[in-house]
Amino acid sequence: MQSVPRSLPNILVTGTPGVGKSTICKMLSERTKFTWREVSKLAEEYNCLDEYDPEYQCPFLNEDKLLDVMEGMMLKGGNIVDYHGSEFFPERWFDGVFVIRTTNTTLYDRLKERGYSGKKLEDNIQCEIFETLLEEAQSSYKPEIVKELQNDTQEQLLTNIDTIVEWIERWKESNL
Ligand SMILES: Nc1ncnc2c1ncn2[C@@H]1O[C@H](COP(=O)(O)OP(=O)(O)O)[C@@H](O)[C@H]1O
Repeated sequence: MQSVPRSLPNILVTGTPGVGKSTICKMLSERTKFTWREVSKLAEEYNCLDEYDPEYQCPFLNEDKLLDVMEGMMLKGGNIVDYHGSEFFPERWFDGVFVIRTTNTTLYDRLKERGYSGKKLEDNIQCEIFETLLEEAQSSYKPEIVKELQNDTQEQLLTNIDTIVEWIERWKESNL
């Protein structure tokens, strides 16, 4: 499909579960009035989940169906998409991709607190150690639009919000 010029950028916030995507997206959407698109919630709401994966204790995502649902939402810009993956979205959807990172110990504590254990906990920690989501973003989008943000502390959280807000302002100025 032909890409349409947008008056506002679309942003993807990605990273391993537990790094702080939802926290960042919620604060960012309140501050910018952009629409927070939680992919997991959209998938549930629009019945884009297939049968249950017993290994990962979550349902399989029907990616094609989800992309059809999201296509219209992305046209006008002003979206903050929140998902622990980036490669199956069309590259043209996003102007900025922010990969949220934490130290392994921080992530371990957060996921334990969330009730993760066993293979699910280990796989997510490995995912962060091996920078899987960072590599996925870097191989799916132009390097100049992919930015890594460290998010272990409250102070970093506030800095990260400011960084993305400033990025949006710069985008708007150069796309008037
Ligand atoms: N910068 C931060 N400093 C401290 N705690 C944080 C920070 N960012 C997120 N958290 C906490 O970490 C947990 C996981 O955050 P969440 O936003 O749900 O992650 P994700 O959406 O990536 O799974 C939550 O309890 C949240 O309050």
